[in-house]
Amino acid sequence: MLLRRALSTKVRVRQHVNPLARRFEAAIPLPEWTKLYPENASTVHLDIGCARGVYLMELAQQLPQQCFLGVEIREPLVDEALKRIRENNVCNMHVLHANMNLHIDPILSSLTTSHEISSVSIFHPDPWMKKRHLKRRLVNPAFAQALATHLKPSTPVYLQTDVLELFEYMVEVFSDHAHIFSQDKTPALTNAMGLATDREKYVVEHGGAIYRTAFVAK
Ligand SMILES: C[S@@+](CC[C@H](N)C(=O)[O-])C[C@H]1O[C@@H](n2cnc3c(N)ncnc32)[C@H](O)[C@@H]1O
Repeated sequence: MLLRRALSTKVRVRQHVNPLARRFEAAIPLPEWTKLYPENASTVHLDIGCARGVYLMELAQQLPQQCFLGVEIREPLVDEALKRIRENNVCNMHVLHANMNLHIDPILSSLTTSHEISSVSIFHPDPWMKKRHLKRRLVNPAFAQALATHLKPSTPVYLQTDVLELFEYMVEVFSDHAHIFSQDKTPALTNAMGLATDREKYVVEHGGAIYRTAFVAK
């Protein structure tokens, strides 16, 4: 009993963190991208809110010609992902500890000086359902605006969630930016990256529905 409690304490990571908390306001150190990725790499797929990055690493292993950047606000998960990347000698993927509501501009400005963002995924962002918490949602008008600034025309942004209300909200936010994003109305029946995320696997196993769409930068 005591052992079980000790183990569960050791691996426990906070489920949700408030991205508006003051501790996330500090500037973050930015990596030297050209040193992170193979020399000949020119494009990067960006996955925002990658958690432990398990599915992202599987993708990186399946697609060695493509580079991947996961961004995650919870530091212990980033440490875990980086350890796994090192242990598996994966050289086309990196995970950055950052708050994409605050750090999106410096990160993408610096990344796009050396690499083009080929696609973006936002899979199962935290739903923040209480009215007073809506402002904590990752996807919001300022985020959509900032993201568009750094994407070349035709870059797809894949959205996916198991929360219908959040799905409708994200579609509304991107649709409200019709001058910079257009919705790809092709029915998206499976994960756009071809591999289920960790949250997606859990939802499907429990009989839940997944809502997906894509917006394309103009
Ligand atoms: C529900 S999990 C989904 C993880 C993964 N995308 C999946 O589908 O399995 C959402 C993740 O987004 C992260 N997150 C939430 N707000 C964020 C922010 N502002 N910047 C970066 N990551 C964030 C959370 O810490 C969490 O790990």
